[in-house]
Amino acid sequence: MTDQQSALKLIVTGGAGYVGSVVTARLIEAGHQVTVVDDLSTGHADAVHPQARFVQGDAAEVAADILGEGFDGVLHFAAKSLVGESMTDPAKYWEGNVVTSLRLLEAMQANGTPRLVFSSTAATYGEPDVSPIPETAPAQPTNTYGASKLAIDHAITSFARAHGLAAVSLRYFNVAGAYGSSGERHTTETHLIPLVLQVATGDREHISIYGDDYPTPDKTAVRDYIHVVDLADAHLLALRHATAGEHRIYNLGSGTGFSVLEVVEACRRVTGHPIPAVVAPRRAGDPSVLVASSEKAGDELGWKPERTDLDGIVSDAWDFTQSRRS
Ligand SMILES: NC(=O)c1ccc[n+]([C@@H]2O[C@H](COP(=O)([O-])OP(=O)(O)OC[C@H]3O[C@@H](n4cnc5c(N)ncnc54)[C@H](O)[C@@H]3O)[C@@H](O)[C@H]2O)c1
Ligand SMILES: O=c1ccn([C@@H]2O[C@H](COP(=O)(O)OP(=O)(O)O[C@H]3O[C@H](CO)[C@@H](O)[C@H](O)[C@H]3O)[C@@H](O)[C@H]2O)c(=O)[nH]1
Repeated sequence: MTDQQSALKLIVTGGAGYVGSVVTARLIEAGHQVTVVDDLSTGHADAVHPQARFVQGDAAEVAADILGEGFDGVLHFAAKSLVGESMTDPAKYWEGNVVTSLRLLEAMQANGTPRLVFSSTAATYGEPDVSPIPETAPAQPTNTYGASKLAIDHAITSFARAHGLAAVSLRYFNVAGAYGSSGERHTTETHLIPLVLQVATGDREHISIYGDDYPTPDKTAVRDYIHVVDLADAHLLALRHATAGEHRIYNLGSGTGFSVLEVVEACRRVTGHPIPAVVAPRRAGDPSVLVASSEKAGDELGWKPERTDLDGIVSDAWDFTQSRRS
């Protein structure tokens, strides 16, 4: 055991996806017993950790079937998470995120499952008035995806109060990097770093820079890129610190903002590829700057991101990208 906690029997919903597969690997390495539940709507069967039990199906339906076996907790990653799609097909997000999570909470309550760690998002804050963003910032999501995650956060708060659930929501900023054979391979990819790396592999001619008229030093948008392994480790700490009857919410970022141009430059350095970039219009709804204050996670969970070097994050993503092609 690396996290000084006794072995737990856990369900990981969405464990065939990017973040869920990395967290599953870290949980198993720490000695926990993991059942992955995933419908493979955006995940990959070969991303499920070989030492995890895998049940294919809807997170809420499968949980209702198996929670009676007696689990110590659920880590809930399964979700729809494409911001653009959430604006054109909102029902998919209210159904797939909110309704599914509510059914999962009900199944947990019915079976007395004590702990929940939920993947929330920086998108719950919308366009912030303050930077870095603390958890006390107003939650005013600008898209349906963020609104659906905020609604789930509210539902979790009421289940914790009413039924004694020990719950933690982790609001991720921009997750990046990889962990060995686990990395980002969304079929519909919208995230900056994997898209830039597709230029280096020759799968894309250039990267479009969405907007060069932002009020930032180099006029491109700034984001807080957090290494997926640092993020995964916060989940282990959250499990350990979850307290019955409380719903705690933590922002997770590395605390440093990097602009789109800085990310492209890092990708050029790491890959040695010139990576042509073309300025394109702003993407609708993109805030200028999103940087986390993770002070609360530091103070209360003892979490400290260790892989904050941008070239290191890109380098891990690049190693993963190349390993998938060889
Ligand atoms: N990647 C990021 O930058 C980021 C940032 C903030 C929050 N998040 C949140 O983190 C979580 C994981 O994100 P990801 O990037 O790994 O996404 P992903 O699409 O790679 O993983 C999601 C997984 O959930 C599965 N799934 C979806 N709906 C399901 C359902 N109803 N039942 C069972 N399985 C289902 C998918 O098949 C997939 O394997 C999501 O909740 C997302 O909203 C991600
Ligand atoms: O081809 C591209 C893709 C992205 N960007 C820009 O790069 C930045 C990062 O974009 P992206 O990687 O798509 O992440 P975000 O839009 O910041 O959203 C991510 O990070 C949020 C938290 O900050 C999460 O809530 C979301 O789920 C997750 O998709 C943004 O300024 C984009 O406009 C480009 O310029 N060109």
